[in-house]
Amino acid sequence: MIRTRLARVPATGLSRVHVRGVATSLPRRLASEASPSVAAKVQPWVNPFPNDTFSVGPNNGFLPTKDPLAVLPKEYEVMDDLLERMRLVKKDGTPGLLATGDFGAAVDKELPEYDLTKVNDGELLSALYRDLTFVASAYLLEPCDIQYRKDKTYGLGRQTLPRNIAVPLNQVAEKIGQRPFMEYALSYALYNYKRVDPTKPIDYDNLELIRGFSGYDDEHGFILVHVSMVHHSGKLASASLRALDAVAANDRPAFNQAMQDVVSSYQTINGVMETMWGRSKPEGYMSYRTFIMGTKAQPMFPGGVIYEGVSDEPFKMRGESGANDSMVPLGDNLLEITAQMPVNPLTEVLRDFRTYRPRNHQAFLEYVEKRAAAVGVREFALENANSAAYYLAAVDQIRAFRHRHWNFTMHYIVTKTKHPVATGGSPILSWLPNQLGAVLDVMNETHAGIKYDELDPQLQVMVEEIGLRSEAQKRVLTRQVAKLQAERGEDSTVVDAVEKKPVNESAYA
Ligand code: HEM
Repeated sequence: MIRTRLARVPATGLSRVHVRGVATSLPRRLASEASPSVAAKVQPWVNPFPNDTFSVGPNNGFLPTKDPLAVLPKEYEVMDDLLERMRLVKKDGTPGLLATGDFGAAVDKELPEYDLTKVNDGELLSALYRDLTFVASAYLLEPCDIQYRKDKTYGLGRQTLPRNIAVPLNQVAEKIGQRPFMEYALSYALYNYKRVDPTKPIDYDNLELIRGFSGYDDEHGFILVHVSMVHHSGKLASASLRALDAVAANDRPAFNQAMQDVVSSYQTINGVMETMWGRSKPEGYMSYRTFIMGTKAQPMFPGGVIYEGVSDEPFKMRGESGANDSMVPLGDNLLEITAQMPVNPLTEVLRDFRTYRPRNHQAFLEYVEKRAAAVGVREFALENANSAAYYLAAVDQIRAFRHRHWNFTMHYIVTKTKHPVATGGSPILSWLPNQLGAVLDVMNETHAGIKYDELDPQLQVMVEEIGLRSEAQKRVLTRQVAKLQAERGEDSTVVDAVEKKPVNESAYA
């Protein structure tokens, strides 16, 4: 039986914890939930949900196994029509319901309460989940967007989700084992593309969006750059599994090769990431961002949201965020960076984010984390200068991702708004630097332990360059974050502590 993972507001309310500056490397280790065992050392990856739409594989990686279902059956045409008319600017160029502030009223009047209890087709369930989460987020956040367009504040969202959205959304969420709220993989980003030419690869120029809030090119670019990055994650997943097998078999040449393949996969992915600047401009980000905010740790929903016909208790859920992407957590877990994250409330938020993704991704990441700890990936790498160099190069790709990403955050968000929390509910000035700082610490420590005289000559220059860069970046980041935090005050660093055991939180049984 599958039970939904609902994050309800705990009776005690939220405690607020402050973390300032860039976290240092002390104290460590507590963050890892991995418990190494002999069995875990040799255990191959067995997919526990092979029939799920999101099933990790060597070809599709973290994308769905089949392209998303773009067109709903005719019986859902009212919802389809509402979603088409909803965009800030419609396909014909005229203002849509969200632009005029008429979306909520149209949903109240037109949307039937679909009975989804008998729907069992996986593809249809995924498409219904995507579309219902778009309706739900637009409904809840429409007032915030109107307010933001007036005075750059968000005010309050709608605090109740009416039953014609809440009941079917909850039904479909239960069936696919997810929360009843918009998610990065299952709705906004990775289940929201169609190929222009189905015979050609999932590359940016061959992609169209299925749903959007704004109808603007910037939202199109924002979503589809994510998709075209994740298109390259199959090679990354395969190389990661080979690295684990190589350590278990004590096969150093195979390990070194797998690490190089991990590096080249991330290089490709990071290369596509760089295209974000041109495909989705920083100036356009605020025009659609409001609609991907969550209901947890956001001032627009101080008491959570009541789902009519579902529960009398309010729900709080994190918003859509790339933090729910699986490529960086895969590297964090494989290279045992997760275990080196500082023990603090920010790292707890990282753990919480990792529960907002398809259950198959969760299982895969957990497997990699446990097995990497069991076989000792980091220790194996550090035993040999060349392996340590390849390991360092792999961690350097995680750094490159997070460093570019922090630059995105500065240019797309920090320079544009003073709102202190990101769409996923993390504090804007402390959360990302927490992880970037930890990666730089891991690199500096690794670099310091490498014996240059034992390195192959062609690796010496690479190791030296990586070491110099990570040292300099840690210094710059620490200064930059301290300055920003002093200017903005503590709100941008505050963490709403993660509810450890929300009332209705349950594992899949
Ligand atoms: C305009 C571009 C982007 C902006 C402004 C942006 C912004 C953010 C912000 C503010 C967070 C903090 C978490 C939260 O939402 O509360 C975050 C997290 C994250 N985002 Fe993005 N993002 C962008 C593009 C991307 C892309 C293309 C990816 C690729 C998959 C991505 C992956 C991630 C990841 C992995 C995290 C977690 C970071 C960590 O573990 O340290 N983001 N993003």
